Amino acid sequence: MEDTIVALSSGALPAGVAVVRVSGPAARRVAERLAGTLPEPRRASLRRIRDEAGAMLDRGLVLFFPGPNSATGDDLAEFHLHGGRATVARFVEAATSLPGLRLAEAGEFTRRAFVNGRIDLTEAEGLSDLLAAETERQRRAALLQAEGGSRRLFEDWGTRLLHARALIEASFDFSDEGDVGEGVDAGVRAEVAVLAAEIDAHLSGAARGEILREGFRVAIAGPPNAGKSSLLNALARREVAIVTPVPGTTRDVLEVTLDLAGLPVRLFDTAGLRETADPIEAIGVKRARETMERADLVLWLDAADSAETEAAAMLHVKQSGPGEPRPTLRVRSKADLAAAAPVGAYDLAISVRTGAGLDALLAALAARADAAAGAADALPLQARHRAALVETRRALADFARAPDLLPEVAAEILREAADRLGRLTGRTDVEDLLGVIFSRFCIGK
Ligand SMILES: Nc1nc2c(c(=O)[nH]1)N(C=O)[C@@H](CNc1ccc(C(=O)N[C@@H](CCC(=O)O)C(=O)O)cc1)CN2
Ligand SMILES: Nc1nc2c(ncn2[C@@H]2O[C@H](COP(=O)(O)OP(=O)(O)OP(=O)(O)O)[C@@H](O)[C@H]2O)c(=O)[nH]1
Ligand SMILES: [Mg+2]
Repeated sequence: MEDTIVALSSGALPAGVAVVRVSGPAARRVAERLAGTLPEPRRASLRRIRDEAGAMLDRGLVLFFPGPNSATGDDLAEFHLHGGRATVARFVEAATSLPGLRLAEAGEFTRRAFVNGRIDLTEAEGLSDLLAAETERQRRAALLQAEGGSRRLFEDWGTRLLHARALIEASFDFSDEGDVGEGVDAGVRAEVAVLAAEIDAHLSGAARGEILREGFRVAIAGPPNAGKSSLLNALARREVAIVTPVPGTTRDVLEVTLDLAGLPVRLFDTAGLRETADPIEAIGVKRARETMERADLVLWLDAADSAETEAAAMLHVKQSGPGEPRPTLRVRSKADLAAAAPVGAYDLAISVRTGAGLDALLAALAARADAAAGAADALPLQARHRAALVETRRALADFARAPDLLPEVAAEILREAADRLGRLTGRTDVEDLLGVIFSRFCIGK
């Protein structure tokens, strides 16, 4: 028989209340043993909780969810205990001393929900992202997926592939002997083409999905002493970076994540760019250039009292790497030093000393991140999804490329495409994927 698992499902202790869940065939027996009698299914009731020897352990709320109508699909009991470390430790010890019970592994409750068909893989991934979500947009996207948004989309595509295949197979199953080889019906071809276009449209959102997930990367760059580290500290509202009047202070790349317009915006403070004989600073400059190359946006700072001209500034940006010059926001820093500083060549003027221009800068960053992340309520696209969709798409391209495909071959190609798609929701060949997905959870989820 399947093990019954137990774990603390709520957060770090001590806490006001700790929720411990017990799921599996022994859940009912265990709950009766520890709580005396069980409340009505799905109703909370206050109970004295006793340990395996009958000594009082705590007084807490108990719930029982008979399978399959539970979060895991198995019988599931919840104990809402006082959230002290010793209370929870004693409870878990008492529970695991009973036969058939063991501690849950990371993600095991969710894994059981998947195995029992309560959720599919994309919903499990959505739950994982929901727990990890730190900004509003991340939360909304994760919830959309946890609630079956991606599952419905992929299932719809799968159904349509199945339908197309069935039509093709019917053409050779029921045709007269020797009648095969007429090629695939134009109507079926057209339907598959529409499907392929929908997958392409979804794939084109991959870069946006990555920004939602990995954050919008902003490299703060410029000549030494431009006030880059001062700006990072001001935006982070803490002393993250060392600031001194000495040019060449920063060497390592320092990172701070802001939540702007519900999106994670990652600011990287970098070493001032210049030719240098100092080997340590040279490494810093190299890292600065690499950071600029990978950035979604370069925030180029020039101090108002510096001799740096716009042309020189742009030269630095261009020289930053072999690839495309990165989108750049040119900022005149230390604006307090030159009241009538020429702003024309710059997008913005700021002064960390007076705070002038910082709100405008934040608004500009938020607008850039928002534009890059695209439609607010689009379904998220994860790397695993992208890979499977690219493979599905490749099969559909094979299908489209040969208009005179034998129906048997055409049907086989569609079967393969559907198979790739099926991996997304977890209906085919997924054992190897399970560990990857569920191990990302914490214990008790
Ligand atoms: N106390 C507590 N809160 C929690 C959870 C939990 O496990 N325990 N959850 C943990 O993730 C989330 C809620 N997830 C749940 C998912 C399904 C069912 C459930 O009983 N489903 C049944 C009945 C549905 C109904 O009554 O409408 C079913 O689907 O058949 C319960 C919780 C968030 N809050
Ligand atoms: N007047 C004025 N001084 C500033 C302003 N911002 C920074 N400074 C000063 O400029 C000097 C250099 O500041 P940093 O933030 O270390 O400059 P940086 O660009 O990080 O310099 P490196 O790390 O050496 O490349 C420090 O003395 C700061 O106090 C500002 O807005 N106005
Ligand atoms: Mg610095």
